[in-house]
Amino acid sequence: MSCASALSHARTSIVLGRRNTVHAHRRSSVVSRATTEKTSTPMKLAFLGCGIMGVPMAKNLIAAGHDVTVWNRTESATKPVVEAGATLAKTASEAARAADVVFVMVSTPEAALAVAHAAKEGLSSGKGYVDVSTVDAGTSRAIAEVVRSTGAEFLEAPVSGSKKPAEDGALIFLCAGDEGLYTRCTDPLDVMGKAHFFLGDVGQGAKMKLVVNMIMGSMMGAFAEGLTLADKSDLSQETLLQVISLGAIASPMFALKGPSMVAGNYPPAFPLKHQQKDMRLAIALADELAQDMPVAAAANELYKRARRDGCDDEDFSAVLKAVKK
Ligand SMILES: NC(=O)C1=CN([C@@H]2O[C@H](COP(=O)(O)OP(=O)(O)OC[C@H]3O[C@@H](n4cnc5c(N)ncnc54)[C@H](OP(=O)(O)O)[C@@H]3O)[C@@H](O)[C@H]2O)C=CC1
Ligand SMILES: O=CCCC(=O)O
Repeated sequence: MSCASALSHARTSIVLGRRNTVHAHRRSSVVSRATTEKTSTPMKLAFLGCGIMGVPMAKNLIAAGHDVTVWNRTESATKPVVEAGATLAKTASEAARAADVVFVMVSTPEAALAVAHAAKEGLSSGKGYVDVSTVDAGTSRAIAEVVRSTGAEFLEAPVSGSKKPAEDGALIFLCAGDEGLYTRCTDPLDVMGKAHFFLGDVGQGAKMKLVVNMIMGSMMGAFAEGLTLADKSDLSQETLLQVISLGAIASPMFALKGPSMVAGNYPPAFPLKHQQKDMRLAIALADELAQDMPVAAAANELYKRARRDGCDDEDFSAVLKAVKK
């Protein structure tokens, strides 16, 4: 077990975790995993949603020794998780009944709310429901209401990080809601992620996630325009990637996606339809707050065009195709 050390910001409370560094700032706190150690106290968990993200997340929970019951709307998608050792449930409520804490990772706000209603019958006092899908704050509050009406606790915990971080247990969880449940979930969050923040009341995690993805979507739009402009200017795109990698705008995202974009490949890690959903939800949040977002709004138009052109299930970097057009 590694030693935990304390870091502090001004006027912060400091908590030393079992194997973590914990530092708090105002109403939010962040926990960063200080080790790759995967020890855990086995918990009875359910995992609902076996898409690109759900499968590796559930498999990591199983690999860490948790007892996982799995459900997915389309049963065939549960196969890799069942093969890894999960118990298959026929319905969301059956999965929820079998577990102490339920994790949910589905596509859209509508899907997340539908799953909460479907799981409701299996929830009761003493249980926890953690929705890690990317949704808007209003939907998250609606899910919280459904969950809490059963006596169960609710945590929203959308994630930053894509398919590879999900496989590597290196996601970043943006949590808000019932703090007792957050504390109870320390081990599963450590298994699936490299850091977790607690941001306060339900909605704050959802909003943080939308802000981050709005920035990411705008960055990708600008990157796609840069690659296209370089090409049309008789500049090598590979050289552009090298220049970017050495300067102030270097980013893991450009380094990861750039070479495949130059090659015209867009294997789906983060589907473009989900990025456009997140741009739409972030813009709606800005609308509520009467904030101008001209850059994000322009980027959103590119994603909408790419969707119309059939790029829904390609990686969001396929926005390059809309720019080129
Ligand atoms: N991919 C990524 O890099 C990241 C994605 N996210 C977010 O995580 C969530 C999941 O993403 P990802 O795994 O990529 O998505 P996928 O499109 O791969 O999977 C979507 C999942 O949602 C399920 N689903 C869709 N509609 C319903 C419904 N009405 N009822 C029940 N289940 C439904 C699907 O079930 P079925 O198999 O039956 O269709 C599937 O399990 C999204 O909110 C996304 O924005 C967050 C961070 C990174
Ligand atoms: O919501 C998707 C996030 C993808 C990422 O953080 O790389």
